[in-house]
Amino acid sequence: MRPVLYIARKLPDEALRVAENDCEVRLWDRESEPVPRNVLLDQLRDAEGLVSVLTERVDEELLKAAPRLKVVANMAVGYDNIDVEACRRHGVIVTNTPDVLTETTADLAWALLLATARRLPQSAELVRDGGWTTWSPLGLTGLDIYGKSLGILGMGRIGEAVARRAQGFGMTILYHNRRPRPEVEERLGARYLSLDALLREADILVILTPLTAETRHLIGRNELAKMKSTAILVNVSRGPVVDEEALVDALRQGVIWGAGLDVYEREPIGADHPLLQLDNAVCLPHIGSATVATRTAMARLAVQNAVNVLKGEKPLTPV
Ligand SMILES: NC(=O)C1=CN([C@@H]2O[C@H](COP(=O)(O)OP(=O)(O)OC[C@H]3O[C@@H](n4cnc5c(N)ncnc54)[C@H](O)[C@@H]3O)[C@@H](O)[C@H]2O)C=CC1
Ligand SMILES: O=CC(=O)O
Repeated sequence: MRPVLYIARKLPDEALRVAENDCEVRLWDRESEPVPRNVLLDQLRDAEGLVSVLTERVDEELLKAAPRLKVVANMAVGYDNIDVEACRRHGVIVTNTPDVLTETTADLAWALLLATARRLPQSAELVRDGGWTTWSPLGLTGLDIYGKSLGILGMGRIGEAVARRAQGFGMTILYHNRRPRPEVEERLGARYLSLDALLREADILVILTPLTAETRHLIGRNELAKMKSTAILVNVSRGPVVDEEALVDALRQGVIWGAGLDVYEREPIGADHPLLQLDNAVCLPHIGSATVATRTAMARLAVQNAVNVLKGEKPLTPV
């Protein structure tokens, strides 16, 4: 009998085909709607594999409901939705999807950075609303990027890819990481700083740490107060790395100049969210890796990881 693999979201066919010979695939067949928790737990009663996306909380409750589970293959590089320690206790292997999304996410970080600095959403909206009546000397003026300093908080795969792009913009590259990375310093001429110094020196701060107990609210009121009043904060990592209430206050009070956000403390945010009332915040709906090619590659890798474990082989990208 083939092992049951439950896939918690409709994925591209070519990803599903990766499992069709080796597994009995069961699927939550909707693309834009998460599987309800009760359905998920029920489906996992006899499943040996789970392909999850970041809306699924994999915790003690889920693991207890899934006694045959051998592998949780997350279709994301971040795995803060998974209690990895609980999985270890239950003998469940956890995998993620690093590398395949690095360049795509770095592109998005730059798109967000530029959109915020040059006020692209407001500019496009003005034209669409018929409000463009004349060329005006100081209308919709933003901030320069070329020649400024870029601060990367979390110099990992994506952080480095974002920094590499900054070379084309003649930027000074500063970073803070758990540990200095001399090889990146050599490759990109980046300079390691304490978090405190990074906050004070960076014109643009791009956050690219994972969400962990250590990084939750790593950027709060005190940290924002250390930043330049002309600084831009870009968060492409996970919402809770930034204290959102403190960020809203900082943007309202001009403590920093602007923010570009792809992620939030609680997702999705609704139209009444305080960030959306601000003119100096550009908000995207968690689309860092959202290109057809990259999402397809992530889906394929996630399914392949699950299949490998269920066949008794090594997963390609274990956590
Ligand atoms: N917005 C989106 O759609 C996407 C978001 N992400 C997020 O980006 C994160 C980073 O992805 P990768 O670069 O592939 O991961 P990575 O593991 O290669 O890089 C993370 C870096 O953060 C550093 N770090 C960890 N804790 C830190 C701390 N307390 N202080 C300073 N640095 C710390 C690590 O040392 C590492 O260098 C993911 O964990 C995920 O949450 C990733 C892809 C898409
Ligand atoms: O947020 C997306 C991820 O891959 O992590």
